[in-house]
Amino acid sequence: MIQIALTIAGSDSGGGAGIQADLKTFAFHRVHGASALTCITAQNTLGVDRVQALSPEMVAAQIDAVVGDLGASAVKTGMLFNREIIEAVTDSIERWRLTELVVDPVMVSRTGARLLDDRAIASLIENLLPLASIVTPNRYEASILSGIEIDSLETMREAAAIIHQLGPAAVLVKGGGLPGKLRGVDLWFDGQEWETFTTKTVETTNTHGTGCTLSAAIAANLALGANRKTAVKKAKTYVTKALEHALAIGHGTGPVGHFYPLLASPPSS
Ligand SMILES: Nc1ncnc2c1ncn2[C@@H]1O[C@H](COP(=O)(O)OP(=O)(O)OP(=O)(O)O)[C@@H](O)[C@H]1O
Ligand SMILES: Cc1ncc(CO)c(N)n1
Repeated sequence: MIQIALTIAGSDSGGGAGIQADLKTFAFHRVHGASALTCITAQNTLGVDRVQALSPEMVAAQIDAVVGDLGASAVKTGMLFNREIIEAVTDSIERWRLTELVVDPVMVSRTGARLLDDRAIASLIENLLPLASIVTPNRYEASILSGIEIDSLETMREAAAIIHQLGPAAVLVKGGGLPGKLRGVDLWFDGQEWETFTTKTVETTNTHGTGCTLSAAIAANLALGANRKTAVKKAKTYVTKALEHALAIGHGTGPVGHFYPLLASPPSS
């Protein structure tokens, strides 16, 4: 039986991050991907030019349509953009009792564009984080959520402990934005166990969408029945492979190669 995963996130017109990255990641994992769009970004490898949010009612209606008919074995949230959308999403998740929830607390793009307004951060912390099975902040997001400047494994640890107190079952602080060897190191804390997930650092500047891809791959593995830690471990292996086959397209930061095994052998006509 095919499993179903739902992503609640924004559209990246350039196809590297957001909903587009999530659906490719779900498909790679042979999970049926459903989506609830929160906003549309006019975006490419150089940055975000414009954002238009959908109404919170429209976001909730998409979640209702998907979950009411198909169900969802796992859910991930990405770019939620404003407080009203976060409240609608939180409400829907509670109403439908969606329990395997990966929250990627997307706040800024790699190129510095704001993807979450300031009023929304308090709502994310108060309403959404307590519902999360796993929250996956990058260095910058972990700093905002914890109030700690992050520049080492020790400070990642301090931040993870503080973020765990905000209510998610587990925290994964990602090292992608850190210098040197820490770039491939993510730190896990679930209130009891600490674990460092380490892969080699991939030398590429084409890293657009790594965070979206990781959280979608975690959700896909959860939908397939993996336990939370195993889902993270498998997702990290996938992101590393996709980074190794990142696409040098566009004039800025290219996307990861979601379908890397297929890139080696184009379809025959
Ligand atoms: N150069 C790299 N080599 C190996 N792993 C990396 C590299 N860059 C990022 N990663 C991994 O990719 C995943 C995503 O982390 P990252 O910190 O880049 O997320 P992010 O900033 O939310 O991404 P984005 O906002 O671009 O989608 C993590 O597992 C991280 O360790
Ligand atoms: C739509 C969207 N979601 C998430 C990110 C973060 O990478 C992005 N750049 N765009």
